[in-house]
Amino acid sequence: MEKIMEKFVQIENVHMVFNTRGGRYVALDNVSLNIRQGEFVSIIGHSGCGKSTLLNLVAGLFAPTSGVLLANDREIAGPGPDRAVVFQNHSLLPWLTCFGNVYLAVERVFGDTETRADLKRRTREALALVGLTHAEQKYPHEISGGMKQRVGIARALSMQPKVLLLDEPLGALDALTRANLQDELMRLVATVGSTTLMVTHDVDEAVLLSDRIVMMTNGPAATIGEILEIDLPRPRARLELVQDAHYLRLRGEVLKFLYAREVKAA
Ligand SMILES: Nc1ncnc2c1ncn2[C@@H]1O[C@H](COP(=O)(O)OP(=O)(O)OP(=O)(O)O)[C@@H](O)[C@H]1O
Repeated sequence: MEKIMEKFVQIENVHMVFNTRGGRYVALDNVSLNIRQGEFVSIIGHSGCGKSTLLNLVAGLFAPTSGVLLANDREIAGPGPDRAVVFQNHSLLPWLTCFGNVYLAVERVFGDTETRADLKRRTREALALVGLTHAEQKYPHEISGGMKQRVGIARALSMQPKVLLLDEPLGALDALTRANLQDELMRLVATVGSTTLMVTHDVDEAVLLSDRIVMMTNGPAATIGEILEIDLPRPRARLELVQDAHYLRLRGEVLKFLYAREVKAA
């Protein structure tokens, strides 16, 4: 059996300074974090603390001002198909069907080495994974917000990324759709076993899905305040957890950090 890498994603002494019109803005100060292969890590913290910045650094969309980031022992020097991102706003191309949107990503990653039949099979499989076979030929404007996010997740998974980066993927959805997609995401991640880093504002979402929750201090110069191990057994069932004393304790720890330790002025 393949050995699980303890440091599949390495973030070492990362500082991020933005040059803004108002001067230098220190967004992140000395952030270090290792993520194990197959681990699900959430980042939580008040608005503006630098969660997306950290995720974008792992995505390779920004380069750190200092420090180093590695994925699978290779320095992250830019975006790559080994790290797929799902954003809060679906970012689907409106002139392509659901099938077309996923196919485009599949073609970019596997187009040089696989036949068109293989690429189509991969596309269909990814859409089936998120339960959207029936909507393959629909355009983004013809489907609901939850379905669009599912296409985004299918597109990300279709690339078989080593690391899945989720930037509040369910943030724009109503509570019920959100709960359904959380359950689906939990199932998908268990099936594909991807290493996942997710930004969220939702404490219950973080506890339900994560192996660890990284809690960030407020900016400027935000850093990791605490890391909470979520040692709830899997598979996890939402309805059972809401009555589980340990779940409630863990949830309380995150709330305490956010609303007692890192109080944010409105
Ligand atoms: N490209 C940029 N140029 C200048 N400043 C930036 C840039 N990107 C982010 N920032 C600043 O860095 C800080 C962190 O932003 P970031 O978007 O990472 O926060 P966040 O925790 O994800 O916020 P939210 O929860 O509201 O999405 C903010 O003060 C933001 O204004």
